[in-house]
Amino acid sequence: MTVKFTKYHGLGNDFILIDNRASSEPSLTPDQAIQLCDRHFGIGADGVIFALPGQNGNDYSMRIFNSDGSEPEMCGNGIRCLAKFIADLEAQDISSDPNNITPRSYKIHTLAGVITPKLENNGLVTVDMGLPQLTASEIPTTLAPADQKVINQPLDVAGKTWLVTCVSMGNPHCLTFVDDVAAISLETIGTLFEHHAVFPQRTNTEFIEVVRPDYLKMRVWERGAGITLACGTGACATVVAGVLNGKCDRRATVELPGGCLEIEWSEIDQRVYMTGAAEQVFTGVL
Ligand SMILES: N[C@@H](CCC[C@H](N)C(=O)O)C(=O)O
Repeated sequence: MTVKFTKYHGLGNDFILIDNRASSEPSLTPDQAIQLCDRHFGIGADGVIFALPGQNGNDYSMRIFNSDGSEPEMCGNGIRCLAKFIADLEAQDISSDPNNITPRSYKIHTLAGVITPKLENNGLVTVDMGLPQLTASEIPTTLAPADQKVINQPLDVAGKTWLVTCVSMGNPHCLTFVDDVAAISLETIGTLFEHHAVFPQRTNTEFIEVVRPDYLKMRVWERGAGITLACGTGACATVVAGVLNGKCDRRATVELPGGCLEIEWSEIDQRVYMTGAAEQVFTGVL
């Protein structure tokens, strides 16, 4: 079997992109994704993303496997990479200069609904990430009754009580504010949050330090991928949690180990908008 791929990253959150436009089923299995994501025996990545044909009038569909083979509903950094990948594929299709892409947006069907990334003139990608979901049943978590929000609730992990806020950006996030993100032992406690019994579909976990109301530092443990250099849905959830806890502005910069994302939770339409980079690394053939 021969499979062409392109490696992209969004702030060091890296993905193997597959042109899957000829079929509505991913051309690789979750087990193959695990092998390809391996950083020693494979290509190395946090996940594999498939560009599939659109559904219900949307331009394209996105499916993604985490590096552990599980399938998340959405990926913020991944969908910025997908937008660049699609623009490159379309440019190749019409044999034009790939650097001369007209700024445009795509309606992408995902397991979390329709998400709209837009390629900006400056090379960045802005994504309409949709409405955050806040009730316990939407996260999902058993930390509160189904129809209630989880804001600043105690959660015991590793012998300590953490005050957590839960937000779904299509995928689940558990967020906690700390004095110093650098002091958090992510490698030890991340997995304990991910697999905590109160999260029936596991969770992504973000540790946030408020530097200023418009500038937050965040480190993430991702469900299905562990420590990553950045998480787009996690950065969006960070600002939503910050606003819900009265700790940040609705528009803020989120600094992650791999770089910064600009996030806005719009007061006008209540949707979350994310702007950041997406870069091609290399192409190859399996
Ligand atoms: N890195 C992503 C999130 C990828 C999915 C996540 N690991 C999950 O299982 O929910 C992002 O940039 O949002």
